[in-house]
Amino acid sequence: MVGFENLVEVPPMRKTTVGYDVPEGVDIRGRYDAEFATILTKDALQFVASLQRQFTSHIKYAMDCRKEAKLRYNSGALPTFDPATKPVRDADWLCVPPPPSVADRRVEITGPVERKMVINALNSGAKVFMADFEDALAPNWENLMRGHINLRDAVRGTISYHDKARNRVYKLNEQTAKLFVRPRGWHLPEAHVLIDGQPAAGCLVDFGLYFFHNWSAFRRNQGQGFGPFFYLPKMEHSREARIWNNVFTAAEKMAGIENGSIRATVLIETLPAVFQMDEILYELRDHSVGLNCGRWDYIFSYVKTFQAHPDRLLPDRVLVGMGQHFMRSYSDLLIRTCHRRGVHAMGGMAAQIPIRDDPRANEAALALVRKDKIREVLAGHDGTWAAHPGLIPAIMEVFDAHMGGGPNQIQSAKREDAAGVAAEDLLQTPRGVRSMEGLRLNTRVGIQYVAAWLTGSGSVPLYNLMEDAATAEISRVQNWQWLRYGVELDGDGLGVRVTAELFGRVVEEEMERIEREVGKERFSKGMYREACKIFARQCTAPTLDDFLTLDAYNHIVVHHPLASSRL
Ligand SMILES: CC(=O)SCCNC(=O)CCNC(=O)[C@H](O)C(C)(C)COP(=O)(O)OP(=O)(O)OC[C@H]1O[C@@H](n2cnc3c(N)ncnc32)[C@H](O)[C@@H]1OP(=O)(O)O
Ligand SMILES: O=CC(=O)O
Ligand SMILES: [Mg+2]
Repeated sequence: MVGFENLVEVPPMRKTTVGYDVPEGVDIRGRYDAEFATILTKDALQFVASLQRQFTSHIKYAMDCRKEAKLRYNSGALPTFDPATKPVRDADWLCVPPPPSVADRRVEITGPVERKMVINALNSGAKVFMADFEDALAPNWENLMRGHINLRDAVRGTISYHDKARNRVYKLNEQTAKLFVRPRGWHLPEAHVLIDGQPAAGCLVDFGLYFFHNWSAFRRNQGQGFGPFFYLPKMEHSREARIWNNVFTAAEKMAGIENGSIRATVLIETLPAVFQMDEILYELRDHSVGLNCGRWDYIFSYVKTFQAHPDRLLPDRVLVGMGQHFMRSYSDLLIRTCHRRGVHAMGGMAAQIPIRDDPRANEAALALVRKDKIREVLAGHDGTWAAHPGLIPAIMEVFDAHMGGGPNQIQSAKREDAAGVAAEDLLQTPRGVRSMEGLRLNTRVGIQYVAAWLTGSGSVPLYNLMEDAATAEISRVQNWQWLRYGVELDGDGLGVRVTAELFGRVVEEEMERIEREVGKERFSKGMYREACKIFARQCTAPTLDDFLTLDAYNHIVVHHPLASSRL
């Protein structure tokens, strides 16, 4: 896998691993646990290894193409529609129709694969639960393995959880949300699973283990004969969708189920991918169940793609919302593209979450969520995301009120008016000011998020908003961009330029503020100093790191026997 060899020092492969019964060429370097062994069975690992061996060279090629595209953008090129695939965009073709069990997806809840949250999400009243191995999960070994155990028990309907502190037992309701699983992106390795001496692709481990253990029970209990269902993150090009399509076909063959059983919604959450939506759907036309506006990673990707374009600097993070022309254009074109191809056009995540101790602030947060969802449903989206169960009634109400009687708007909101959305619309620089408070908030949020991630939490509430890997990325790359170009902070009338010296002072002051806010004890027990080092290094790096979590991943890899992690 490209780049993965740089991540962890991998000692020579041993033929067998203490505890786990592994097939030839597979080595498990994560902690042994008898429960984990029920997931890491020899047959399941054999399946993961066969996917890895089949697709490694394809993944490497796709990652090399990403690097080449980056070089082009860094030399001044702009992403645009590919003339070579115009026939795909112009031709009339359809994806397979949505499976009946997920025709109605008006509200989808998302969350990490943590046991109590899995039960709460499935019971939440949402139509779909997206169980997340990506933005919302810190992929340490314990989280990953427990996540697979939780999903296996959820699919079989046997999952339960005893909250001893509150003496409360959690069990599934009669009626539950339909489960989608989001594996990690192509870029993330799984350093605890070595295949032929190399770390496996994280997404193939996530997909392979989940599919192997659950395809049959899922189709019986959840999918009404279809499935399993997936969300696919962070792709940049249709060639990456083709790999997923081939992975699905290989998995269906292994299971002996018909082609098109597996269904996936692709997140359009990178700037290059917005120019590839038809092409991505075309590659996955037998397995598609739509596209989703992954707005937070999309904003991150805008900065990353234009890292060498000082004429395209972002304003304060809080000002880059769906009202900006480039964001509205992206949502409009996504709806038009999906409905033309007969599949769902899903909306994205409003970051507000309920504020328990302040009813007025809570009402204001809910009003913002409602406004965002009204915009989405009126634009033609078929459903949207909720970060928290407390938001579901309000969001459901909005979609019920505006979506007409049908389960979706695929046939009723064709959005032909969006056919004219052009590259300039999709690239238009967002408007707004840059402020010292923006720099401070990015720093405060970025450090606290990394500190949480290092200690096992991939999604956290910060300043009454949901923060996860995608939102934290915006804070990081925005700081990097402002430092790189020495931008003037004009938003609060200060007119100061962002320099390394100013940033150093901001980091120090924000660390003091974090310590005051979380309290001395929690601060000293947490990983704030380590997080600060990682975040500050990335913000000041001469060249922009591709992903915050790639560097940070080294800090959560714990190889067993304990020896080889770089911690
Ligand atoms: C950019 C993107 O990729 S968006 C998608 C990825 N991000 C996510 O999925 C974030 C999902 N949301 C969350 O993780 C959480 O809501 C947070 C971290 C933001 C806030 O969590 P908390 O501070 O625990 O919320 P809070 O204390 O209000 O929770 C109240 C209850 O709701 C539950 N809950 C909160 N969010 C969720 C969720 N998303 N799914 C299931 N249950 C949830 C809690 O477990 C808790 O349950 P309990 O009363 O039985 O103990
Ligand atoms: O995954 C969703 C996003 O907004 O990023
Ligand atoms: Mg994302």
